[in-house]
Amino acid sequence: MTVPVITIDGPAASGKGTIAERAANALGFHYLDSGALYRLAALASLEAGIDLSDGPAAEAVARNLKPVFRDSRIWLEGRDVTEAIRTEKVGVAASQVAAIPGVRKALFDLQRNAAQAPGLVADGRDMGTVVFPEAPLKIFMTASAAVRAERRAKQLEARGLKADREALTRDLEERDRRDRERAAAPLKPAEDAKLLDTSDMTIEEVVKKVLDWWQLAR
Ligand SMILES: Nc1ncnc2c1ncn2[C@@H]1O[C@H](COP(=O)(O)OP(=O)(O)OP(=O)(O)O)[C@@H](O)[C@H]1O
Ligand SMILES: Nc1ccn([C@@H]2O[C@H](COP(=O)(O)O)[C@@H](O)[C@H]2O)c(=O)n1
Repeated sequence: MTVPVITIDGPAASGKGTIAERAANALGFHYLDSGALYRLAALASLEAGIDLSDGPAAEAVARNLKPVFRDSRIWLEGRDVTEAIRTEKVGVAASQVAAIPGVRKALFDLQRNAAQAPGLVADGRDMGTVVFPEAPLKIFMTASAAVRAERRAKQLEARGLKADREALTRDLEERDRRDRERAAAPLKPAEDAKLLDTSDMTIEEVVKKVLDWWQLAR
């Protein structure tokens, strides 16, 4: 049986994760946050003290990752790293290790294995182009750079963290540039992806749009 998959790709802080998780809940589907895997590889690499441009070392770290996802928390080697992987520092490091083809290969099966009945909503950068090219609904979600930086700032402030909007904008732009320009699975819409600019949409409006598209696609 083919498991139905919805893919949502797009640049940082465009809202992919929020929308993917809500759409998955509404449909009773599983949710894959593929960026969390790259963040885990980055955190483990940083903590192992390896040079993030050292391909074989970063690939070995990614191959040995044994993350546990339970009750909306993420555990690595018995440690709860849910918050530790969400910093912008780890986000930028994730975009560095994600440019290494061996790291992407090491994480491929973990992502494919997430496609379990009754269905999956997967968000990331290459869900529609590389990991689930057969998905019947592929969405490329964007928002203006200013809106994305403001959303990320509010998200950090809601967690009681300080948000330096200038630094955040710089980090998002650096990450997006690296993700778009890399040779391995660059950030780009799949040829058959639907484009959705969410700059002027509420979360509820975006979720409804995704669910409406799903009714037509499945
Ligand atoms: N349409 C929207 N309107 C307003 N806020 C939104 C909208 N979509 C998402 N947000 C908010 O923007 C913030 C960033 O969203 P989210 O973390 O889902 O983005 P992302 O694309 O998954 O980011 P990343 O690629 O860095 O993981 C969250 O606080 C979320 O609640
Ligand atoms: N499918 C993916 C998902 C993520 N990445 C890289 O990881 C970084 C962090 O991702 P977030 O979604 O958590 O922000 C991101 O900037 C990408 O470099 C990827 O390459 N492919």
